Amino acid sequence: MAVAPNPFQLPNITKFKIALCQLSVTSDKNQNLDRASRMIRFSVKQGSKLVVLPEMWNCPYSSDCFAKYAEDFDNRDASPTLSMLSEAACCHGITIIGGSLPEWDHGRLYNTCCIFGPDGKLKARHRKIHLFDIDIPGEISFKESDTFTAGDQPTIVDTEVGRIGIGICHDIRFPELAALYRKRGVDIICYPGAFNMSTGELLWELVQRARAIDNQLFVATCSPSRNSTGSYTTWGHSTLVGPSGEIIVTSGHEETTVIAEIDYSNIQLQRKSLPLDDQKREDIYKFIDVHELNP
Ligand SMILES: NC(=O)CCC(=O)C(=O)O
Repeated sequence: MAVAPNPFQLPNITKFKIALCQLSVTSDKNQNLDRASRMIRFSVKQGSKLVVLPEMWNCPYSSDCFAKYAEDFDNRDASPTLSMLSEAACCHGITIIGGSLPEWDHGRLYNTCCIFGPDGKLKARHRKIHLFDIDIPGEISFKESDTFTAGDQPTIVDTEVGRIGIGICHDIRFPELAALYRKRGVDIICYPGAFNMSTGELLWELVQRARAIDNQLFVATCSPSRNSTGSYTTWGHSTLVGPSGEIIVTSGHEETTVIAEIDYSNIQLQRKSLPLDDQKREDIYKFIDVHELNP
């Protein structure tokens, strides 16, 4: 992982449009790919330079589907999904945060986000660090750890549209990951996600705003649209939050592409008017950076 200097530095582009493609996921992989490809094209027509896709968008979010739909990302001939993303990024000259997909690697399955640059090259991959295991009797029971192996690396990627930190859905509940990204000079954290109907209403917006406020940076989330016929119903509500915790744009739960402008100078403004970093009392509590432990 690239180690960044701490002070905030404005990237080359400071104002640009982001698109959150809240697509409707079906059990037909080819149809999902076509739909995503059309939504990316639409986003580009609207002027977007950064496009974000949802968690598990080529596959239903269901434990019995992950292995069936998984692709080996190191063998591009066997990965129609990565080929489509790479071509789309290159042909439109944009950065794509490729949501998340089931990935096979040496007999293990991961919930993985791939990031492509405008040259179509795979810049980074983030494997979901915090797997989603939940059991609320009578409401929801889901155990990602039955099928997936957890990733063990934070992911920071330098792009033409700033320094981006990646998390996948449940990763958003862990403030330490976002704080680490903040320490490493990230401008925006993108979380492809698929929150559920039990926790979504109370928490989805709250955790996004909390991560943004704590760290005075942008937070973008992208969910699949709600499909009540499957075994897992997603909450939807893809959102962009600004560095003072303001909701810049959000969606309902239906299929849609949400587009908004990001202005990174708002990060500096917010940090200047409320210098949380200077006010921190690390003499009382110390944030331990994993790279201090494992350089
Ligand atoms: N796919 C997920 O990680 C869902 C996370 C979630 O719904 C939560 O409450 O956390």
